Amino acid sequence: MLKELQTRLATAEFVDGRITASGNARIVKNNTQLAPGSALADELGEAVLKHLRNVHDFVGATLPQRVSRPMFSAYTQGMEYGLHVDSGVLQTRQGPIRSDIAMTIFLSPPESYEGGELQIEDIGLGNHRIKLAAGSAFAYPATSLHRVAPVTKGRRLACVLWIQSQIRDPGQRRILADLDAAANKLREHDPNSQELKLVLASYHNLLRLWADT
Ligand SMILES: O=C(O)CCC(=O)C(=O)O
Ligand SMILES: [Fe+2]
Repeated sequence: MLKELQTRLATAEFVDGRITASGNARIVKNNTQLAPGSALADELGEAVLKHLRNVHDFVGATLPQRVSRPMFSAYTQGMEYGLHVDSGVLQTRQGPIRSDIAMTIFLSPPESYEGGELQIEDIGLGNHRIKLAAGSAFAYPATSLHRVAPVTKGRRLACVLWIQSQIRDPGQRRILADLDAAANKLREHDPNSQELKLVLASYHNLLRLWADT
């Protein structure tokens, strides 16, 4: 899947990324993107979404209710995306999506470009500089101010998308993700244990209390 994305994106045509930014984000955005709605963006976006539906950590940590069409971006030397906050509600072809969680899937090997870190400034989470292996993803609360540092060499390809979670509150999401992880560990150990049943009961009862449907 990663190889296929890298190969298809290597020769694809990218357009000015400002077309999908509004307000302040538009002023600080300086990158290129696959034209949203183009056949290639749709095809690759669908492939990413199909893949993500089966990634247990993604589903467990984000509890997706709606996921935006992925965007594919390329930053070459001198490009960056200055400090911004993402729109709270995205208007998409599938209707409005509340952006609870933002996610970047890194598509270029980190040694193939310089700069281009995803920098997150969050009161709760603190400051982070993220640059991951190709194929690895980082999801963070879309409430955070963040930026993509200037690329000083090479080309940074990434796929970005937003998730409306069934659980709007990040603290509640965290509790459910921890219980889910605990249930998985218990299941490995003994799928019939009383402990597993109790953790699953708490997980589902909290989900029932908190979930938007
Ligand atoms: O490319 C990234 O890592 C994040 C891009 C971003 O912040 C955005 O598209 O809003
Ligand atoms: Fe952003």
